[in-house]
Amino acid sequence: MEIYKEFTFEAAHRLPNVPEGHKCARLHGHSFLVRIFIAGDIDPHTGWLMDFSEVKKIFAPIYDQLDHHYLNDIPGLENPTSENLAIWIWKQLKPRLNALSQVEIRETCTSGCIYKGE
Ligand SMILES: Nc1nc2c(c(=O)[nH]1)N=C([C@H](O)[C@H](O)COP(=O)(O)OP(=O)(O)OP(=O)(O)O)CN2
Ligand SMILES: [Zn+2]
Repeated sequence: MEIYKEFTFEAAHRLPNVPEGHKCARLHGHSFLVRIFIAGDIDPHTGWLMDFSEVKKIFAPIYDQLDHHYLNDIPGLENPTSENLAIWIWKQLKPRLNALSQVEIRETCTSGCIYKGE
């Protein structure tokens, strides 16, 4: 079984390594969507794999580093593509949430990525 908890945050970024003239070299912002997926077995007593509110509590200190921040200023996010953001969240979260199975990022309504730890 796999469950997920969804978060949204607002942040600014620019992409420093895009080709000259690329629109994403300019400072701009997104309402980012993050989905945290957890895999495991259902506890027969609670009927759930993990309390969604527990996921929220564990993700909170990571979320606070991102929401209303300039992502390029965050150590490890100097090139804040969706891909690098997914990997960055995974590295922060996996030690605190061993059952983490996927991190999904949506940068716009039409663009995003999924990272499964490799
Ligand atoms: N593989 C990636 N490509 C791009 C990334 C990224 O993180 N990974 N990021 C960007 C920009 O940040 C950009 O803001 C989002 O790109 P794009 O989807 O092109 O945005 P649009 O709003 O123009 O999308 P449309 O729905 O096509 O209008 C660029 N590429
Ligand atoms: Zn962008």
